[in-house]
Amino acid sequence: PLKPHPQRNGSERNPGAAPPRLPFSRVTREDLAFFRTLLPGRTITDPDLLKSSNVDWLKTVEGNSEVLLRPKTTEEVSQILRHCNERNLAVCPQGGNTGLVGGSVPVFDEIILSTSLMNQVITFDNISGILTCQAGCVLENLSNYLEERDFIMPLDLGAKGSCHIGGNVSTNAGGLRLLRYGSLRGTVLGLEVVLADGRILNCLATLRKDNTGYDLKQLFIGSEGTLGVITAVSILCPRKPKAVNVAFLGCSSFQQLLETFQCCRGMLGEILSAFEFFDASCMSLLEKHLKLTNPITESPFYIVIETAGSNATHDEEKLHKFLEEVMTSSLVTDGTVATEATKIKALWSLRERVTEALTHEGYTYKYDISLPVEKIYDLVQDMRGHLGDMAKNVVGYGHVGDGNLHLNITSPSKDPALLAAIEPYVYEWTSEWKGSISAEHGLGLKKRNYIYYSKPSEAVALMGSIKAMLDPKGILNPYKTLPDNIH
Ligand SMILES: O=C(O)CC[C@@H](O)C(=O)O
Ligand SMILES: [Zn+2]
Repeated sequence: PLKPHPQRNGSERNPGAAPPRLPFSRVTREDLAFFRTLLPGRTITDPDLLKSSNVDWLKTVEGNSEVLLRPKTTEEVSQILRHCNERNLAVCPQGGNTGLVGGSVPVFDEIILSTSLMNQVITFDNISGILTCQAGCVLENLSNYLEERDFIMPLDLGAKGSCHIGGNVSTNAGGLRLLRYGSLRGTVLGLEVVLADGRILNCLATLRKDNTGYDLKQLFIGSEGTLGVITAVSILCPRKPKAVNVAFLGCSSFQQLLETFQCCRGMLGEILSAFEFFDASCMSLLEKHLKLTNPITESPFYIVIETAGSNATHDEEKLHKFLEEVMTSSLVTDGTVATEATKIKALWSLRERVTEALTHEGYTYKYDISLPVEKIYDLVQDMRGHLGDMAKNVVGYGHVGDGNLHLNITSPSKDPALLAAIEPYVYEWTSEWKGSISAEHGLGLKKRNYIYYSKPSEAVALMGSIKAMLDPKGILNPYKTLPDNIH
């Protein structure tokens, strides 16, 4: 049995819901005139055009902003923020708006500052592999740009077709390649950021090594636009691998899946580039809603393993030895391998489209948890027992290699009783095992008040001081990341 958490008690209102509006100014005719002069044709006030920017991808958080600004340059972002800071106008920075925690949409009438027209590559050095680009470049466009030059982005995720690199960096998005190339905290070498008062902070270094003073860019990575607006990014890109293989495998227990992971690390070593999983419930939803077909025999667990290396023969030999080992030892019950691009894509889409399949089930309660890897599926099973038939589906999938579980719980529609049964139970469970309640998606609006389950109050208080120093009026992405009350 778990102890109740000291910061929570059952009588409080839903801590993921919106707090009351803070006393920011309202946009006036004079403000609009200023924006229209600065951004002619790029100051959007038509409610129809604003609709999709006011609501998140999951359609669970909706604001009512009346102004969407689409700057093209850092200088324009600087002028916007200087004006908003002077006028005490709240701003919601927005990239591709693919976030899952309500971090990228206004909560009330915050001005939406979109990076969608800041989509230019600035430089690419094909010796060092360092790319410098504006924040609004779409991840997939950057991937295509680099692939033509024999490089790749160090991150890849399901939302690649819409998400912006600036948003990826602001949320420190993880994704499918983190196991191999590490987090953005390591691959981002420099940032240009506009601070709340309009000052431009040019830390756009392109150096692998740079120990001169505090590493300020880290403050903006993962802080969800609450400390500054990222306008450009320098990022270290790996060479495009000459050989890529994907194996799609079935396992009959999570224990066997973990043993397969251990074996895989040992036998594939440096060519392993992803180790992902999803459970049988995810597979049913992929079949039911997206009409995807399971390429192997039905199993309780499915694994996607990717190898990426420089020598096809060497990689295939390693992969086949590994597959032989896990098949003969019965760790894996069935499997298929792809080397050809379209088949690789088809296998990957099974894993990448789980989130999309879930949206067809009604309302989804989403949890993005880091735990010791051997514990990740215990949480799913425990939750199934705990919720009984209150939930329509309790599914688990995610990044085994990173100890990151995506626990998703669906119900036909929003259900406060179900929510009360899930939270804070899920956070207490996570905290008990010293996990993180926000592994790679951020805290946004939905998780901000649960921060104490993963961070001591001294750390949260220091975050509050940093916020107060960089954004004294609190105009940048209010109601996000930090809790309503810092204690
Ligand atoms: O929807 C989710 O919970 C996870 C989304 C994404 O991080 C993934 O790994 O597919
Ligand atoms: Zn993920």
